[in-house]
Amino acid sequence: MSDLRPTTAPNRPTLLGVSLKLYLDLDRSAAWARGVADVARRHPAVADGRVRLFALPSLPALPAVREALAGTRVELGAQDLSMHDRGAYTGEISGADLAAAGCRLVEVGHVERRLGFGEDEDTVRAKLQAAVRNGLTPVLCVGEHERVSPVDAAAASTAQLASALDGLRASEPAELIVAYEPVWAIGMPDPAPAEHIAEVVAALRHGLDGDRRFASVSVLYGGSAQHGSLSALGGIVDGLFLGRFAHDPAELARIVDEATTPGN
Ligand SMILES: O=C(CO)COP(=O)(O)O
Repeated sequence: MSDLRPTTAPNRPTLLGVSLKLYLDLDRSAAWARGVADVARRHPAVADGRVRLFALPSLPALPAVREALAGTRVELGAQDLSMHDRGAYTGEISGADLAAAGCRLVEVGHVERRLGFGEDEDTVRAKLQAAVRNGLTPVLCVGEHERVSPVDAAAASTAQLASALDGLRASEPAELIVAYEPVWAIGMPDPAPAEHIAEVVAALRHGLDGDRRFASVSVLYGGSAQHGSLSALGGIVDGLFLGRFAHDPAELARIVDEATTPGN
């Protein structure tokens, strides 16, 4: 079992990302964003950059969420993009258009797309390249599907990471956010155990060590992440990738408070 000593640099910001998935309709997405804007304005740690927030609403909610977050430091992103930028691709979403619409980040490779929409490793790789090509920071999701030992989970997750990054050529060193999301822990009452997360995150960091394509790499934990997760993880991760447990802005505010507690 690996120990739980912090592996993040002490002065790095804590990164808290929230995906709304398809849970909230347009009105509720906008109301949520107004609540998050309020948290960002009120909270000194967000204002001074110790906590970095990003929000990934559903696509039709992007304009309203962007408007609600205007003037705050909350970064905007999308949950998916096309591997294509332009052409005869009916229904696809160009990364170039996402960037022009105010997105800074885009999620790639979430298991709900891998399994639910048949996105294989080639698709994930092409989408990651499209993100970087368009100056969007990929939030690359990796994680084992079944509950296996931490060693096997690390092997599965690092293989997904290597496959997604294979062949990537970044003209400018890009930012990369990796979200470790064990599939068996998504949509549950509780996150995966801290020792399990620690071992996989250490392996992911090792896989990214010295990768010159990236100016900065952050590794987040997602999968029923909630208030209490940062304290349990004690600085092992750079932050959390949140779902349901941040769909109430008051809960997100509690997690921001937790992020500024010494030791987290
Ligand atoms: O998949 C997730 C974030 O992308 C996690 O969702 P939940 O926190 O709702 O399990």
